[in-house]
Amino acid sequence: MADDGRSDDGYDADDHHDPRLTDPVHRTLAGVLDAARPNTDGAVADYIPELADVDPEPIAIALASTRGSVHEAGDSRVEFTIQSASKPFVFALALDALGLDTLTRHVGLEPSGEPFNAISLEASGRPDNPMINAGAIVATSLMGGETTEQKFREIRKGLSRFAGRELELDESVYASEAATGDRNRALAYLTHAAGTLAAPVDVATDAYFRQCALVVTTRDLAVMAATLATGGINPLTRERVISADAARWTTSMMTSCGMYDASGEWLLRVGLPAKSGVGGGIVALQPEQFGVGTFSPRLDERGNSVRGVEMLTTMSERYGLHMLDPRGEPLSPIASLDPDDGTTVALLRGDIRFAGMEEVLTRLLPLVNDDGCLVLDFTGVTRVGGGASRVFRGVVDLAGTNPDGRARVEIRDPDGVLRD
Ligand SMILES: NC(=O)CC[C@H](N)C(=O)O
Repeated sequence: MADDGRSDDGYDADDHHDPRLTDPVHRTLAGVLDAARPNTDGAVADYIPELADVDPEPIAIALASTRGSVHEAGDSRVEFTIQSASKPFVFALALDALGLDTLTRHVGLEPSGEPFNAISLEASGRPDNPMINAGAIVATSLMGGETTEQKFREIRKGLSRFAGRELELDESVYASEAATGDRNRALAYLTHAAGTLAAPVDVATDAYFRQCALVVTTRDLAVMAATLATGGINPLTRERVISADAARWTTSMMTSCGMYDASGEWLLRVGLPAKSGVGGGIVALQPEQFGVGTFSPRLDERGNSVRGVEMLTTMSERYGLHMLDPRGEPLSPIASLDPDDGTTVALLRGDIRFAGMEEVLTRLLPLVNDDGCLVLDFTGVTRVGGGASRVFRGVVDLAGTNPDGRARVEIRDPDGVLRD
């Protein structure tokens, strides 16, 4: 359902607005969903007994923009357990609290190329990365508090801030995994023996099993992912959940390791940082643009949702969302150049990052001379990258002043797009 409660095909007879115009993104998502709906390949996870009983049929996709609007199609309010889609968010919280140096003493940053539950430790005893179970249990062990209850409280609080609402625990899925999770306990014992687990085995695994049994909707996953896409600010609540560094580092790990031993092909084909869970959810994002959640419980042999993978692949291909897609040569950031009585005003435009800054300065600095002033007018600029801002500001000092004391380069920035 879309945000405003319309039905799936998007039309409400009482609503006189044409739904194709009021929510064009809903149609986009519904089209992607409809293309995947007939696919019944795969099977629900059954190694956690409670998951064997879930309804395999629901299918949903939701997208939250970094500007704070949410679009949904299909069964996007159906609840399911987050499972491994929790891993990037717990890693992000641990990173935010402890920093990268501390984290990397406990867990590696390299893709393992192995299944999620592999007995996968480097020679040093660190799990390969925080997206596989071994590394995720270590990340959970690093969360604040001594007891399972304290750690889980921190996890639940943190994940709820990512989602923008209070998340609840599915007690029966938790109990079911706790009763059967010996392989995860084995991973915890190995990391404990190696000195990389930061809590007793039962505390770490019990908090991890509860973390995996938190209940979300597809919509929640979209908002959580969007909170990474903004660089750590929940776009609905506007709350800063983690630092921009923690968001970037987490997104990096999702890019290299999020889809387990399918991560390389996923990056090539879909090109969006992502993380799947055996509950059938997948979170994915395009930095600065949007977060997306998908849900469909039947999994492929690697534990990734079959229809979720299909929906994200279709969406990326159809709408050109691969994050490494070359976007073509942009218009020049120099909109016009107006020489006027010794003063040359360069009207700049658009989003100026490294290449735009390089073009502006390479073309315009040769115009700097002793008799006049070059004005860089940022009025039409929508954003300047942090590094580019620094270079622009440095140029004012570098160019110095004319014999009459006037600055040779001036910056006009009425909207304050240059960063400090
Ligand atoms: N890939 C997953 O979602 C695995 C999570 C699950 N709780 C486990 O540890 O086995």
